Amino acid sequence: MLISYPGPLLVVTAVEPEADAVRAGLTGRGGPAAPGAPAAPGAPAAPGAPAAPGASAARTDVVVAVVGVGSAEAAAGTARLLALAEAAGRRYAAVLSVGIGGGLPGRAAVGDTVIATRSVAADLGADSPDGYLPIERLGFGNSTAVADDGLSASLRAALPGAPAGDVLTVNTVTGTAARAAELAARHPAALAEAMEGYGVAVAARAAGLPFAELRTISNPVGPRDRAAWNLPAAFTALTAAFTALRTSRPPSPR
Ligand SMILES: O=C(O)c1cccc(C(=O)CC[C@H]2O[C@@H](n3cnc4c(=O)[nH]cnc43)[C@H](O)[C@@H]2O)c1
Repeated sequence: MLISYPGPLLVVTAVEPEADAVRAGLTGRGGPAAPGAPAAPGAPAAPGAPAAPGASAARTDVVVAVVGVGSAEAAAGTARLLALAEAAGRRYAAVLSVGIGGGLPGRAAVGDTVIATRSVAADLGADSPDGYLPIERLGFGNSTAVADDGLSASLRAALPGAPAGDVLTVNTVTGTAARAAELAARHPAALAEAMEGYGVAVAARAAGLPFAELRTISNPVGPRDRAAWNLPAAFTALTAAFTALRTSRPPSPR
């Protein structure tokens, strides 16, 4: 595994199918192989990692847990898992928010994998006659969670084809071309939107842990169109991403 920390990595998803797709990549069972990846070894033994209620471990150094849809569920669920581990005398080494997301037009396409350099709460602020004011303009904190350098570098090394950029966290899924254009203009570095990353980041930050976010694209951000959704493509990409993470090796020391 390319990601190597002195302790288990907590991977949080919003829903069970996302967690299943991640576990398929981590175990080599039931998912597609990453292009060019070596054949999957046998399934790893049951882990001794710090699983908490609601969490299941896919291998000794990764725990995959489902925390619910939306930033509030994600923050509360992640904080609970971190606190339960801590109370049991165990500590996660880092937290990864993972799942499907919408791709901003021309920036990320269905089936792509996107690595967040920052997870940005894109609707945490105030509206005004002069336009949107992010929470920092109100003096109440920061709408941007910067991904941990080491964790992001590991993700980029394992997934060299995956673009890196901002991933927006929204409370309302974008459903019009006008809103998509507004978000794209306001966030020139944004590639995708989803609903959990910023919440997970807040929980990780409160626990003093490194954080990063990874999304695979299930739909374009724009006018609501359920027919444009491609969940299989996004879940297949999730499994491929975690197959690549499992099978990649850090560069050997010189
Ligand atoms: O009914 C709809 O129109 C609709 C449109 C987009 C997403 C949903 C969901 O209920 C899924 C939310 C779930 O999936 C992630 N996700 C996937 N695509 C997007 C998106 O374009 N914008 C925001 N979130 C997205 C999200 O992280 C949630 O976990 C329904």
